[in-house]
Amino acid sequence: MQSEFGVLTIGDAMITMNPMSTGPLRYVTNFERKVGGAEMNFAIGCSRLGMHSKWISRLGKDEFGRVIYNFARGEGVDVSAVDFVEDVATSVNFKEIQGNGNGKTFYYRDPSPVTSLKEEDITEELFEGIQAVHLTGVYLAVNHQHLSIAKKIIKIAKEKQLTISFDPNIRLKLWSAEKAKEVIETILPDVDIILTGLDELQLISGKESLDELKAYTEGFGIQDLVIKDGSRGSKLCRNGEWTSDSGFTVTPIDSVGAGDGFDAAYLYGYLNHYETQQLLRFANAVGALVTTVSGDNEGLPYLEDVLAFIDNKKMIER
Ligand SMILES: O=C(O)C(=O)C[C@H](O)[C@H](O)CO
Repeated sequence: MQSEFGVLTIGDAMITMNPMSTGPLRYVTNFERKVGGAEMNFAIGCSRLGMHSKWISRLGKDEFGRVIYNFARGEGVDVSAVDFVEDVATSVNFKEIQGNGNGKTFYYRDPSPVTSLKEEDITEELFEGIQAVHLTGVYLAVNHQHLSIAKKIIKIAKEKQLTISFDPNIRLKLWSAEKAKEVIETILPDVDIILTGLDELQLISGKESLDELKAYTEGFGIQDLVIKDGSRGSKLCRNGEWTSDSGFTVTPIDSVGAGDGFDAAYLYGYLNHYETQQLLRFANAVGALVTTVSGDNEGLPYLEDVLAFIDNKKMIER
């Protein structure tokens, strides 16, 4: 069942070559072809939770582009704002997975098809039925030459009084820390919710302690500062008050995509007016579940799976 909420995001997606064995990429000979990309993962996460999720993107007009398009569409993502471009190949990402489930990425995405997006492609109609817009630093890194596109999305979202969430998702393989800071700080004054790793926010702000980071985000007028700390849970600062949740203990297989799942769940809980503790609990549960399945988005749970996991209920499986 679709909820009454709609979310909009924009970004590149990639064919993800998932290694069939752990350890350094140079020794991996077998891969499983999957798909990934921070914003598309987020859109799938929202869709699985029952929201209407729209993803703006461009894919190469090639076999890999078709794979990604069909995958996202099959997951219930609204791909009406995804188009194919002739002269740029669909992005590819080779993943390396370490024994503890942590991942490294090796990108082939320069140029990415999303760099073909134009300001005119962002129209008011795209925002119909949308309550929240989610941007991430991956899109900004890949397409910061065309920052005006993100700015146009923000402008329309502001006019429509939509919630704007932002995940810095810093990828230093895509841009320098200095450029990331410069670009992201032009976005922050319009952000309502920042969903970030501690190290990412420290890198952007140049601040260290939680108090300094709180002051930094409050300075931009950000309402929710959400710090994601992987298996150690997460913290939220709203109205000057901290709430924290210790997270869940699971056996991680592949942690890539957990942050995107967390973001989708946070938006779901936020739009449904969850109180702060419940909000973090719910988002941590989704993040934890993502890590238990190989692939960037396959572990994103349906709503009933998250609720059962939080209540420690067994699902009837046979
Ligand atoms: O989008 C990216 O840059 C990726 O590395 C692909 C992954 O699916 C994504 O990062 C997970 O957050």
